Amino acid sequence: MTTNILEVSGLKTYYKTRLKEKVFAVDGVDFVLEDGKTLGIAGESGCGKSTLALSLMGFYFPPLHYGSGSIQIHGRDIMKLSKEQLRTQISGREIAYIPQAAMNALNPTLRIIRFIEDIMKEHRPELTKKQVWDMAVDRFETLNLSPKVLRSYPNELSGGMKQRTVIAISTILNPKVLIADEPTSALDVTSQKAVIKLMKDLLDKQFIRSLVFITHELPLLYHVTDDIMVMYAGEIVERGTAEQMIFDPLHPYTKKLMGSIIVPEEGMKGHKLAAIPGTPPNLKHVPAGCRFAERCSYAQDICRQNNVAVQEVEGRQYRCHFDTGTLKEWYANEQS
Ligand SMILES: Nc1ncnc2c1ncn2[C@@H]1O[C@H](COP(=O)(O)OP(=O)(O)OP(=O)(O)O)[C@@H](O)[C@H]1O
Repeated sequence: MTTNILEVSGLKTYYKTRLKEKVFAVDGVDFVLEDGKTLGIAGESGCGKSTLALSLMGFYFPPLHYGSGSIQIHGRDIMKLSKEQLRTQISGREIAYIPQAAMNALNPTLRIIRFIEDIMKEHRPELTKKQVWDMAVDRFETLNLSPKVLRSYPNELSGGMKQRTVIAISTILNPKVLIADEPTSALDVTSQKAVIKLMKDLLDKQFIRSLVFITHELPLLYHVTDDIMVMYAGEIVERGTAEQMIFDPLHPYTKKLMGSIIVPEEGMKGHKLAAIPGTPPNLKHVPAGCRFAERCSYAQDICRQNNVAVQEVEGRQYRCHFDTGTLKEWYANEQS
């Protein structure tokens, strides 16, 4: 029997602006992550990916606020826990989060081992300094990271090594889920590959059980995650297997995201390269109907008027008024 490690239902979270307006950056998100599965979340900048990650961690600090819906981590509703319970029982132990640019946030005056000692002081106070050191060396060696790094200061490490170190530190307590927000952006291709290999090693060696990988580059997820969800203007617009999402997208936005790739991944040569015309709607004033209609080449009156329900077809979900036959016919005609 498969268990769900993460269950999110009807989640709405918002930023409160200085003018007291509510900007719903996560606007009715539902999804499930099964134990042992990896999930990619893709979408253009500003669609709500990072806000979703913060929300899943229960990191509600103004201006970000919880609106409604539930988040269950291994069956526990995190919204029913106190901030203290979240910090000591969930964060790092059940679910670990690597925010964007985390590698640049390491205190430059501390050696890497100190970050691990601090985590252990909080979660495994019974361990001696020597035991923590041995454990850290063992973990680094298992992950093909030089234990010498443990004695280094952050600024002595290259960008790629710093990022791998941050990931190794964040997963030291063997959390069930790792949420990594743009872990490979700002790295050269070789370092990107090393970071992805590290995350695969963490899964293979069962230091983590599931992974959520956030990126604005949809094709990057092809070799990394089992499933992919695409977000647009605070909503999930499509979810399917990585294969389906990359090679057989249903939602016109997913289709356009695939067409807008800058550096084609291996096996994806031949894709048309084009920017997606227009910009996403301002989340302060989302339009009626489909949020993508303004930029969609197939949009019709119904799209601008009626709210769009999620359709489920053979285990895939997509948020569009049109059926799969109609969409595929349009796409085929466009190619011919
Ligand atoms: N402090 C804030 N106050 C008001 N609105 C905010 C704030 N932070 C973010 N937002 C809005 O929330 C939306 C989602 O932002 P978020 O950072 O989650 O997007 P993202 O998809 O992660 O983008 P990126 O890939 O650039 O990080 C954006 O449209 C942004 O304008």
